Amino acid sequence: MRKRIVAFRRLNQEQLTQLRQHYDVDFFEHHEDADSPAFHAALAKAHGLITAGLKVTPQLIDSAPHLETIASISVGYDNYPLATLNERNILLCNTPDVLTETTADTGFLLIMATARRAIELASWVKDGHWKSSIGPDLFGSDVHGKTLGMVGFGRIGAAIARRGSLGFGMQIRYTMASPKPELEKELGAQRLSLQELLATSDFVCVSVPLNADTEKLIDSAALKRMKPNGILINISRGKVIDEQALIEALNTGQIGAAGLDVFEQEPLPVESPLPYMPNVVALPHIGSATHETRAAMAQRAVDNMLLALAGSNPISPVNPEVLTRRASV
Ligand SMILES: NC(=O)c1ccc[n+]([C@@H]2O[C@H](COP(=O)([O-])OP(=O)(O)OC[C@H]3O[C@@H](n4cnc5c(N)ncnc54)[C@H](O)[C@@H]3O)[C@@H](O)[C@H]2O)c1
Ligand SMILES: O=C(O)[C@H](O)CO
Repeated sequence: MRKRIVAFRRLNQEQLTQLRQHYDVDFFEHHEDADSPAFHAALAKAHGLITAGLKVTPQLIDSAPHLETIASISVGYDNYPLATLNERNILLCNTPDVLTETTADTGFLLIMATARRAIELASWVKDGHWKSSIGPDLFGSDVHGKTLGMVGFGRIGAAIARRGSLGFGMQIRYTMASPKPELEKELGAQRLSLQELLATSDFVCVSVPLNADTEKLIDSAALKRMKPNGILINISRGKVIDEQALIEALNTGQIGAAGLDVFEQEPLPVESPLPYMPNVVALPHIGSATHETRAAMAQRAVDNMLLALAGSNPISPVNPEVLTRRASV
């Protein structure tokens, strides 16, 4: 009997055909499908689950007794109950690397847009205010030559820092438990404590994964340590920043501006003041959202799934210890 895969969103016809050469595939294209009885019936029979943007709970895992592998179409895996997956020996795969450069582009877009007030001033032009050349009240601040403090200096953090250092002559600082000598050499990056980094950076850019240690890492005390004109960029996950404390810090002029791709709750609730604040650039979680990169991420998930269900090592497993345990049985 052929194994079955549930595919939830973002796969194209070619990718579905590729999977269907080997497996029976139930494809659910829309976010709302996750609430449908058909989705749950398919999951009850599935050996593989390929998904983007689905909150996978332990209960959902319980309702999928045959599940062997999940291939997430994302690098972040805070949407998955890792302890439950490990208990059940379910392999989880993600999509690192293929989205790094595109997400770093988005991070730098936020740096430029906040510093130069691009969105605010484009609206000002659209609203018909451009009657004479602008005065200092609408000037922005330089990006080149400034200090860029990276909270999270992994793949995406390093790619953002590379843009800042090599393209804009920025001084790179980072905070991490262990040093990164190769990046220190390449970019002249300086390792500091989080407190020192916050106090000395013109731009603080958050690119850590969300987990128990990083939730609300940037809280009200951290925001108070930032420079008065400091700009906070979040390309990681909304919950890494205490959003209420951030709104207060922006409202009271404690920090200069924020460029945010991610939020505590997504989609952003209509009552959130953030998109309306002149010193905020708010984007709808578009870090990796280009045609090329989203296709590459979906393809990586398909490749991971095909390898894993065939009993081979996938390209990017999150919990490879499951493979070791399976091999020893
Ligand atoms: N906005 C988007 O669309 C988008 C796109 C891709 C990834 N992301 C997010 O970005 C995250 C990072 O992706 P990546 O590929 O760079 O991952 P990565 O694992 O290469 O880098 C994360 C780095 O953060 C470091 N880190 C962890 N906890 C830390 C802490 N408390 N203080 C300082 N550093 C800490 C890790 O050691 C690691 O080096 C993902 O987990 C995801 O949540 C968002
Ligand atoms: O983690 C990721 O890959 C991005 O946030 C896309 O969802």
